[in-house]
Amino acid sequence: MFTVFVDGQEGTTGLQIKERLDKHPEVTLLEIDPAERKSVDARQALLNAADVAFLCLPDSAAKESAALVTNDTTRLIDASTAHRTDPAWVYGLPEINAEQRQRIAQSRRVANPGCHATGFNLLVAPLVARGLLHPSTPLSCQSLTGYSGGGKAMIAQYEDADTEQRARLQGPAHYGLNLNHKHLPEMQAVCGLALPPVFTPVVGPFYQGMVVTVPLHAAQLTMPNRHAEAVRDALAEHYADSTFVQVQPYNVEGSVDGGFINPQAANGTNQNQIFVFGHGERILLMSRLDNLGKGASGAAVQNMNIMMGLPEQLSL
Ligand SMILES: NC(=O)C1=CN([C@@H]2O[C@H](COP(=O)(O)OP(=O)(O)OC[C@H]3O[C@@H](n4cnc5c(N)ncnc54)[C@H](OP(=O)(O)O)[C@@H]3O)[C@@H](O)[C@H]2O)C=CC1
Ligand SMILES: CC(=O)N[C@@H](CCC(=O)OP(=O)(O)O)C(=O)O
Repeated sequence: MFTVFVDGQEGTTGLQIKERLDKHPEVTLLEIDPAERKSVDARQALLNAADVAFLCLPDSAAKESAALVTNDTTRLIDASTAHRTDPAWVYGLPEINAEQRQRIAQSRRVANPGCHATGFNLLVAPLVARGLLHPSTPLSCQSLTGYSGGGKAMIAQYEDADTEQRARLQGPAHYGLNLNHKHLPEMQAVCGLALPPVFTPVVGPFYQGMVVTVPLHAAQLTMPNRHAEAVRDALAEHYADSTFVQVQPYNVEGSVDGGFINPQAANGTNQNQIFVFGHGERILLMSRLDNLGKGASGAAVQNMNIMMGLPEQLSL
């Protein structure tokens, strides 16, 4: 048994982590009095008492909490953007390769990936690593996500909206139009790309679930005569032993969700499903995941299991 503290236990990610930990056979939860949840002293005491602490906080508070740990035993898993490209932290996406999984297992500081970045990195990183995509290839990416990705503030915007606002929010909406989304640095760093992708996120009027797409022309592959199916097979080989990343058969569009890809179909799971579609020289890569599952809380608990030497699927 080991002790766990969730700093930010009342937030969207914190509550979902807690749900998973409540059924975890090895975990004893250290809970903070909700009235004290922003007290530095109360948090510092629990952060230092716990074997593992999850930081489910805005970036600034996550940095503050990390600095409050004064021992060399507490393992931290940070769900925020604060440390994802910090060299002192390990990026918590074990499926990238066996070395990454080892690094997570041995680290006391793991940065949990962003939800859009998880979908993108699982599609692109293996293709760059295997030499199918050159690191200097300019890429683009679109992501359709549920509104819980924006945390309590965005959930309130959708669910407590007045009539006028509700009318505005009833369809999917592009955002991040400064083209400087906070997940770009981790997408670029993890895939080893010369340029960050042109990334266009879209938020839809549903609570959770997401689909991340990367379009490619065959001419962008290092071997331009390669067919989309070869890309699918390379991803299938890369993830052949993975518990949580499954590559679907090539060109399954007719048989999935009656021809519509449902962004909510992986909800409640820790899965990232990969689809590859192709026609002529046009290729579409797609990840479907739960932004609160493999995109956040599920991935965080998976990382904890790896760090504690437990089967990674425990309580997921
Ligand atoms: N939602 C998602 O899909 C994902 C979120 N993340 C990241 O996880 C982190 C948490 O996000 P999310 O759960 O969505 O956010 P929420 O806004 O839902 O929750 C954040 C929680 O942190 C609390 N909090 C804020 N400041 C402090 C502080 N100084 N000390 C202690 N607690 C504080 C808030 O308190 P209060 O209850 O008073 O508001 C709230 O409970 C963020 O960094 C986010 O970027 C990562 C991946 C996906
Ligand atoms: C709908 C929505 O706003 N989603 C968030 C992503 C949530 C996520 O992955 O979390 P991090 O904030 O930890 O990176 C966004 O695009 O900024």
